[in-house]
Amino acid sequence: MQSSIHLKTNSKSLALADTGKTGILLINLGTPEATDYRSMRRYLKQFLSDKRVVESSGPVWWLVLNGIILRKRPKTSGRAYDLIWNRELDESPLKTVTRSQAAALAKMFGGKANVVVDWAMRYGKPSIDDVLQRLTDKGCDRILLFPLYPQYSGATTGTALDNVFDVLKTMRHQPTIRSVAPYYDHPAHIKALADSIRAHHATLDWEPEVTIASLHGLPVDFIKKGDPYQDQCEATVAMLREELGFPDWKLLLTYQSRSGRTEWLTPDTEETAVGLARDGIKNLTIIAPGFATDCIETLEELHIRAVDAFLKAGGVNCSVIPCLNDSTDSINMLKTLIDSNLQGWI
Ligand SMILES: C=CC1=C(C)c2cc3[nH]c(cc4nc(cc5[nH]c(cc1n2)c(C)c5CCC(=O)O)C(CCC(=O)O)=C4C)c(C)c3C=C
Ligand SMILES: [Fe+2]
Ligand SMILES: [Fe+2]
Repeated sequence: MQSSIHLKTNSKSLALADTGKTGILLINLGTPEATDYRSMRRYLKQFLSDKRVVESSGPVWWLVLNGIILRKRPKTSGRAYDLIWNRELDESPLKTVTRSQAAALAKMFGGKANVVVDWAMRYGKPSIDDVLQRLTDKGCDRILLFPLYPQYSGATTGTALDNVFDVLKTMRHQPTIRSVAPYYDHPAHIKALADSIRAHHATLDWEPEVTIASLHGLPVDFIKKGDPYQDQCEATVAMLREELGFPDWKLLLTYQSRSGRTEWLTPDTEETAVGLARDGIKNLTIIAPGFATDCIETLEELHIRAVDAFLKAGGVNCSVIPCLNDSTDSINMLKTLIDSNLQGWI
């Protein structure tokens, strides 16, 4: 019995008898609390002040961010979120699905009282800070971090891990940490994506001529400075083509969500869709193999805007394949990745 020995964590004390649990922390990108101007502004300010996302700094950037971007952008982004908002739960779909992924994984760990699955957002709530505290309060002295991004970028995985270590800096008794590696090339991931394409195509009463694999864009400068994101995106799409037996032209890699004046990765998703329609392609599908979870970038930018642009340019049929989300295939794949990272822990 060691219950009398107490170690200090942040402000609370943790009895040794309560330790020995493993926490699994799913980390996703973020979400505003609501779509009104103030909530959107708060969310975007946190997001766009992150030096891993926007590297500009100094008084000029401060003026641009506060004087221009944070005046207009909350309104336009709020309108976009309004189109996809989960009204039943009054939250963004990204939050709904991330919670559901965590719940499904917790269920898979079923009877194991020594495993706790939780989820957090890099921007907005539940914050990484709060959830790490919750896990340590529950007695998790080992935590497996799982940033839900198949391809690594400093702007996504990097900043999520930075945030975790910023929180650990404040703890006297830090939990032991592991993190799941980027899984852009994991056979279980490629298989789950390929199966989702096959299954979706089988539901259509038309034959897709081309499929676009749309990944989130990134400034070219980030890549030049060493971010491996583009290589990992290219690897995912090359492996998908191989798994599906598609030639290059049948599964095209494009990048979406370009913003600002700097040069971003190309070709652009919407421009490619329009170009295909103008070249006579009538039937198109789009998949987003960089997003583990449907979000504004897929539900608004692809399902609404890209489809619309393709149809207006002369296309006839266009359908977006859902992200892997909380599908059985997805949860099995995530569980495979988690299991291989938990070796020796449980
Ligand atoms: C302007 C800089 C941005 C970079 C660089 C960037 C990279 C990047 N983002 C994702 C994934 C997601 N981004 C999402 C929303 C979003 N992204 C930016 C800006 C950059 N992203 C903004 C301002 C926003 C907010 C919404 C908006 O105003 O458009 C989301 C969706 C969140 C949701 O709640 O649905 C995801 C997911 C990746 C993968 C990436 C680079 C690799
Ligand atoms: Fe983004
Ligand atoms: Fe974006």
